[in-house]
Amino acid sequence: MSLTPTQKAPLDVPVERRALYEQNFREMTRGTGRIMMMAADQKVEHLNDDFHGPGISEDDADPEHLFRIASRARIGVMATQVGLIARYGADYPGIRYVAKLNSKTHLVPTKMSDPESRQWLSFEQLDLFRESSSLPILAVGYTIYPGSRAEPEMLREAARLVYEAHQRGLLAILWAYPRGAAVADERDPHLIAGVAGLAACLGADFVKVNEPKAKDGGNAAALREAVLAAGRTRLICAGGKETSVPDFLKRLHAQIHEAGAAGNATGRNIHQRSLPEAVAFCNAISAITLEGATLDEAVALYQKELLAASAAE
Ligand SMILES: O=P(O)(O)OC[C@H]1O[C@](O)(COP(=O)(O)O)[C@@H](O)[C@@H]1O
Repeated sequence: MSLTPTQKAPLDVPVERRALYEQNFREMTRGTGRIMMMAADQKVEHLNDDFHGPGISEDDADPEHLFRIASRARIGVMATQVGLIARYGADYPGIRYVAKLNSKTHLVPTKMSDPESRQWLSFEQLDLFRESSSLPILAVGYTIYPGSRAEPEMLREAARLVYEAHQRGLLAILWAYPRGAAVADERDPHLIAGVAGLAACLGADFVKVNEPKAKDGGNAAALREAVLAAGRTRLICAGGKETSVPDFLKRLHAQIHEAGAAGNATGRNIHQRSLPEAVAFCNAISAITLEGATLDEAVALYQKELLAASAAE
């Protein structure tokens, strides 16, 4: 498959690494230019709140649930911390990984103390791990909190992280969440467009934002400003709290086909379901994201796969 101008390696990828970068891009997006990313970094970000409690499947109590889903479902990549990849990766060599290099817990309320999340491992350490594990780590991930008092350090770290990733032929995904005492409304569409453009200036290949709140013209119109601001940096949205399958798929379909988003990055909505439900749900998300399915086709696929799974039990 030949790459479009927006899919080609940026100029901070050395010439001898451009083929590797483009191969990693194709693998992450399964040759479609869009990404289906399973966000599996919440065991740090939200501690056990997302994994145990009312409405959450008991399957989710065990971290291996994340790997079981990602290995059985059609996804592009799974994003999580290197420690978890090291612990389970030997049994799941077929998963394509994004190494999430910073994370923080939610214990300190952000209104009291502006959020700060710093890189855990250096690139030299990541290189050693990639070599010793032989796992397909195709990209790195990093969260920035524009508006926080820690913004200067985090932007500097993010710019260097993107540069270092590109030097190695890896891709870089930035989670960009405006947050802190100076931020009045994290979901303001204009502000989210602003941080999408900021991620483009940091050189990110993909930027992950929270879906902005709707403005006149609806949710897709609100998101469109951010897609345009991101330019050649491809924009994806976080999945948010668990919702019904048809509601989630409807929202995703509009993000991609009306607003122009380049895929999705979904966490809780996937892993809080039982294994068969989570796998069927991932496949329905991928049908929309990667295979151009309509909303009705994706919902029907989910139902069919669930029926097949319960018949097989
Ligand atoms: O906005 P918060 O509470 O910091 O959540 C951050 C978490 O949300 C995500 O960005 C998306 O996850 P969800 O799909 O569950 O919303 C995770 O990758 C991350 O751990």
